[in-house]
Amino acid sequence: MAMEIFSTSRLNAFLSIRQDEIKLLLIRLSQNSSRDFKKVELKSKFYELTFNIVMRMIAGKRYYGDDLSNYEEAKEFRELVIEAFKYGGASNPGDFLPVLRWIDYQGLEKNLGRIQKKMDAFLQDLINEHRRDKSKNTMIDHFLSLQESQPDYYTDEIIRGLISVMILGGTNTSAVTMEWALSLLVNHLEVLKKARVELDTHVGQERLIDEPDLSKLHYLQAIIYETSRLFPAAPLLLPHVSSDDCIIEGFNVPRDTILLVNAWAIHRDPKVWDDPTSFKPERFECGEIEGRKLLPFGLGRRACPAVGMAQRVLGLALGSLIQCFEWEKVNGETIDLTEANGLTTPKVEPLEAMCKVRNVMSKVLCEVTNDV
Ligand code: HEM
Repeated sequence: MAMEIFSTSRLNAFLSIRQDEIKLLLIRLSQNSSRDFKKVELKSKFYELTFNIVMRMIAGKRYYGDDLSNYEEAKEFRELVIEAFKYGGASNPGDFLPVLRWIDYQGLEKNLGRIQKKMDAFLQDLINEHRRDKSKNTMIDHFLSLQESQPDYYTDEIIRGLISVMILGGTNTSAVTMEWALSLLVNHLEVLKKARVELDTHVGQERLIDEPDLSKLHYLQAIIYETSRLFPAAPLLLPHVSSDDCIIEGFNVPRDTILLVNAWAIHRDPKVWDDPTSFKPERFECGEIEGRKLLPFGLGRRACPAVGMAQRVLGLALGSLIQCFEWEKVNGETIDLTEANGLTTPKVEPLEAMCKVRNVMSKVLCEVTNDV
């Protein structure tokens, strides 16, 4: 099913959504930065970008920005999702010490239950809306047509679950990766320069980068790999559970054990990587990457089904930011790369940087303003 939802043809059908939202971000960043460098905060902008992309694919609606179809609904949903991230991302001590579960230590289960109920009601309204008006071409419409042919499998409950997992798995992960990537680039301006030369060579300066260009931009791709190596958006992947008794690295693991894979540690293991803590995209410039070594999307049957989509969004967004703007540190200060606790490795300090529209891009940005 995942293969179908995120198939190449389905991803291609949603291309204009990704292009539109990235153009809107470029316009926001270009305001007041056409002549001089301007300080911009990027964490919230990247989150809004990925949230709008995912929600437009799912439901055909934007939830951040000026032209919202229903401001109150959007506000309510945004707050709900932020709460879901807060409680959904917290580790539950009750999973490891059952006695804590009986007393619902920290009230985690109560809060999760409350949020789940609100989320279910909200998503059910969305589904009902699309059931009434079948004219749209969104993922919800696709699920509803599957429901007609396979009603026992595609129940409303399953559809609500699919939507939730796409929102929770597909927004923060991509946004956080963009934030780390740009932070690393601003700290390593020589890498940024090399990426820009690659873009100028393969895309030129007369038009904006587009998704078909990505296959030629190997250095840009290497920057994304290297960012995901150092700061994997899901450092412990998702919890897995052993379906049977098994032995892992000599340890007996009984059936139904929660298993966590520490991708973060594998990505920084000096036995696997040369100079593991340094940012060196060059290590990915040529040659195949061994899946066992670099696994920001997990591995095997439960790996992220949306790798292709994530790579397109990351490549197009980062490529556009490099192509359209000069970037600098604020007051010349190195960007702090300390990681905070959280399900998706957030930065302790939200990224702020100085940006200035590139001269060569002013023309392109005018075109962008005209067709958005
Ligand atoms: C940089 C971006 C992303 C990263 C690093 C990422 C990473 C991951 C990881 C590590 C897993 C779990 C794999 C495992 O435990 O073995 C996962 C699962 C998943 N991801 Fe992604 N992901 C990203 C973007 C997305 C996007 C854009 C979507 C959809 C819009 C998405 C949807 C999902 C879904 C539906 C699952 C499956 C959850 C399940 O099996 O229950 N992800 N992702």
